[in-house]
Amino acid sequence: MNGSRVLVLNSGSSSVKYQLLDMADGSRPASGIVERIGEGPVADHAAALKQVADELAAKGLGLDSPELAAVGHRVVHGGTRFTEPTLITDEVVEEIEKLIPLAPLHNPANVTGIKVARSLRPDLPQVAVFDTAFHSTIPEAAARYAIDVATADRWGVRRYGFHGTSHAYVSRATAELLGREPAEVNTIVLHLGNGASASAVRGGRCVETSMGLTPLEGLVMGTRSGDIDPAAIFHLSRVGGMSTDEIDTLLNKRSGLAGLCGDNDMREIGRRMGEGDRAAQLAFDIYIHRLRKYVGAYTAVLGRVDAIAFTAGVGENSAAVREAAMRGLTAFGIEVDGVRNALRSATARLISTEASRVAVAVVPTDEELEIASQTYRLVSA
Ligand SMILES: Nc1ncnc2c1ncn2[C@@H]1O[C@H](COP(=O)(O)OP(=O)(O)O)[C@@H](O)[C@H]1O
Ligand SMILES: CC(=O)OP(=O)(O)O
Ligand SMILES: [Mg+2]
Repeated sequence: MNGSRVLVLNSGSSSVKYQLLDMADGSRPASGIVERIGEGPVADHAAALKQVADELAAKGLGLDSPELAAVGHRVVHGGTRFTEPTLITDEVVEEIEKLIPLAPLHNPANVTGIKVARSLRPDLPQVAVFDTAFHSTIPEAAARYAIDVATADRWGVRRYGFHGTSHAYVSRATAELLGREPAEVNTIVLHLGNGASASAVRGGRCVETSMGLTPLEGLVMGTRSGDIDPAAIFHLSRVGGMSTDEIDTLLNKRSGLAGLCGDNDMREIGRRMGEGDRAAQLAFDIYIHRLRKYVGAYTAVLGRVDAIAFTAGVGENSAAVREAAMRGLTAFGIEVDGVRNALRSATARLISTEASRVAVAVVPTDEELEIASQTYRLVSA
């Protein structure tokens, strides 16, 4: 291996984010995002990746650069097979493709990213870093759904969990903020972005998470429902006459905050609440109610909670969400300081009071750094 740079590709359902990281000096020579794939001039993910390659080339940092050591790809679903960062081969791509039915919004985009990058630089090592990997330590009692065992095993129906790269990074960074070893700390991580998930991390190992077979279960999200009674699906089908695909689209794209009030962006919801908008207020209240239920549940799962970490777009930026989620929990040893909570900063910080037994923190996630580090470690080994 020659270079010290890693290109990280995070292909989402409608966007491709990229970052070029130099592992020798910690610098990030390039980063960017191609959005609204499929809506306008960017027809599909292949076109988006071509644009990424062109943007990098225009900066003299193209994929042909000899300084490039590897490409690291975020892959959302790794099933039961992939629990570690994995060097990509034809066979690995085939396995990732087989998992598409379990992550139809995410894995196809990840596969396209891998194929385009491999076609541009067939000689370069490419590594897949899986969202599910960090959750592979979840005990069976939490990972198994209470359904017929043979059916569940035959079809791979179990809790996999997602956003694992973020939960791993943030739980470690939280321990660091507290000046303690990850092995000593029990943390509840609240990853609140467009997709949202909670995890319970005991001594650095994940023991429970809110997303399940797919990234649909758990918290209220931007456009996804999170938890509902599964019988609602039978009802919508039998009585409502909806097809499976229609219900899939309903729960993944027309639900969550967007389904409740028409907006999926917490900034817009905050603005509308300020104007007394009742639908926005109710959407916010439902979002917070669900979040608090998970905090309570994970407190019971962990027994002793040392820290609660807020991360991702909403978690890092919305003081209102953090305040509402943590309000009135002094009996749990949780007390947020209003002034600290209202401050803004790009680095990890505490927002709890001195008296709070549980440290409450805002910890910016860095999935790109985590993917680059895991990729570089694998290719330099
Ligand atoms: N200043 C802000 N205040 C409140 N919410 C914000 C702010 N900035 C971003 N957000 C929220 O963060 C979301 C995006 O989070 P992000 O983690 O970037 O999502 P993703 O990685 O899933 O695209 C937005 O949809 C919005 O709800
Ligand atoms: C897995 C998942 O939900 O990812 P995102 O939040 O990027 O949509
Ligand atoms: Mg994200």
